[in-house]
Amino acid sequence: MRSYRGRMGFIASGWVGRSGLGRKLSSRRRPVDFEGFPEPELEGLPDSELTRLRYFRQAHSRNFEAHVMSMSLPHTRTETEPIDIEDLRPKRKKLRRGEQVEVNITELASTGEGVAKLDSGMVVFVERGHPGSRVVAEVFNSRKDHAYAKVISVVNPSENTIKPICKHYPTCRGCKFQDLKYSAQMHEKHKQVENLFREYTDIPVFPIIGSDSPFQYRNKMEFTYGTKRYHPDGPPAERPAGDEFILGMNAPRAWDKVIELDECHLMPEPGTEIFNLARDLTRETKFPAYDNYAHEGFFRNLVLRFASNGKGETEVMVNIVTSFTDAEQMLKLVAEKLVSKFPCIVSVMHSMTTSKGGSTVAEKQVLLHGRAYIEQRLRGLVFRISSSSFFQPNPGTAEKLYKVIEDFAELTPEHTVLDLFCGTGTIGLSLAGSCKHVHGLELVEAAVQDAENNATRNSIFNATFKQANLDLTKISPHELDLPKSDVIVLDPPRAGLHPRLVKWLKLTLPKRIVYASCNPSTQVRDVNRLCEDNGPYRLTKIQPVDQFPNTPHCECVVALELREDYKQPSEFYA
Ligand SMILES: C[S@@+](CC[C@H](N)C(=O)[O-])C[C@H]1O[C@@H](n2cnc3c(N)ncnc32)[C@H](O)[C@@H]1O
Repeated sequence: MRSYRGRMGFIASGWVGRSGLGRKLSSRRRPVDFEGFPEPELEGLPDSELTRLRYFRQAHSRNFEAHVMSMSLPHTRTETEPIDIEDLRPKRKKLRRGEQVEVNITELASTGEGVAKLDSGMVVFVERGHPGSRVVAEVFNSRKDHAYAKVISVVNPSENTIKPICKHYPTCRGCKFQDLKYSAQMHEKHKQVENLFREYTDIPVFPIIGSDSPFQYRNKMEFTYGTKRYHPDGPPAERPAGDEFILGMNAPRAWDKVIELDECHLMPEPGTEIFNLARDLTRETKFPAYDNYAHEGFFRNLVLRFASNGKGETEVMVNIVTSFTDAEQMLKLVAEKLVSKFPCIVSVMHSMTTSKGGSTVAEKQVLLHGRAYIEQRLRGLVFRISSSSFFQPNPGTAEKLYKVIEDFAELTPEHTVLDLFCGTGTIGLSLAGSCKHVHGLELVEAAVQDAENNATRNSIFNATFKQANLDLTKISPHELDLPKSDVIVLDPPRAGLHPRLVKWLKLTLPKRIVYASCNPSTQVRDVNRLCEDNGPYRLTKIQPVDQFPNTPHCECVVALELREDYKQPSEFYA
């Protein structure tokens, strides 16, 4: 890994639009006195100009290097051509809100917008802008060095543009890329991972592994009830709270409104039919939908989970999330009607919450029908999933992802594995056959219970699981009493690893770390923390996996090897 210090030129000379990561990290690490500024660039300038430039450097040190880098100073300048300080100011012209620009989209940002770079240096993020297209876009949000815009008209379409299959596109932002060929989506995601890692390593990124299908792959969908319908164009017809009963997706930048849906192609069948029936049955109860503005109402979310069990049959869990009200009998009737129409529904849960933040995490749960879990077959094992447990959202690519993790782990029967952020134990249990012992740690108690049941269910006796909070803000890793291990598998949530956990890894020094992440931006940050400044680890493999077709998200697995010549600094023992 290269250190940031040696790469100041790049960092200061351009805004890293793809991830924002480089900018964030570099500004934190950048020395404030600009020791690294390349004085030789100024050779040949008259003394008077040098004095002015140095003064300017002091006064504007945050931007100075960027200015000089971008203006490519003329070494041939003569005494008669004095530099105008104004020339050194950034050339970027801030775009105005409502301004229209015609731009070429060159790539996709990790947030899903098309990226266009203007001659002025300004970066424009264009909603629904496809790489390879030329569009007229209207700015709706403008910052000093970048702006956000939406497509007004397409001048030249990208050759990868296709007809979207869902009637709710583009209002529903659930699958932003469904009008972009799947091969082009994969290409862009691969490029994003390459760009992120290219800043820090020279090792090649393996070709991205794709999903078998870009649709009907998602095994969990969370829908929202609301009282105000979202209208994408024109002013919304506002109605009094509680007047409508809508089920669909949260609206972009309008948190109190809901995009009404009656089909969703991300869910496997019969997801859409279950969704429609559940909406009709809950509406018939005459209990109101929840108003996210007034914080009143009853029905809050409908969560559908799908699995393919050991016999290859579809199992569905319906979780109705509501406010606290005694409505058990009424909801049992809803559950009965759902199950009589769809026998694949093996579980109907009622979750109650007082949260004002739109969370579906329950404070109280009641089982309305069947069992409190569904079962999914993966890598020859059968896993139990309860309503609050995490499970990889695309079981088809999860098979491939776990195979990559197994390959990268290079286990022997002598190895002990620590599976951190283990969820229902899926990764650890699929590795248990190749090692001596697996220890799994996970925050959610129900997931830990699922993991223990999964070990028993699959007759695996060399795996143990423990509840632990790996957000080490308040406690030290020593208090967690983490077991010593040869290989550590990490699969954290999008925020990545807590810095104290990284420090603990640098102290405990497992032979190998396999790090899977659904957010390569935070992953690359953590990997760099483990490798930078002659750190203990060396990045050896990078494998992107597209778990989330039609969305901007991408999974990535990396392998890190303990450097043989690594000597732990003495301050670690202090
Ligand atoms: C991306 S999932 C991975 C789960 C599992 N490895 C799998 O493949 O199914 C991240 C897991 O981290 C857990 N988690 C989130 N925050 C945590 C924390 N502070 N401490 C421990 N586990 C946490 C979540 O509950 C979730 O199960």
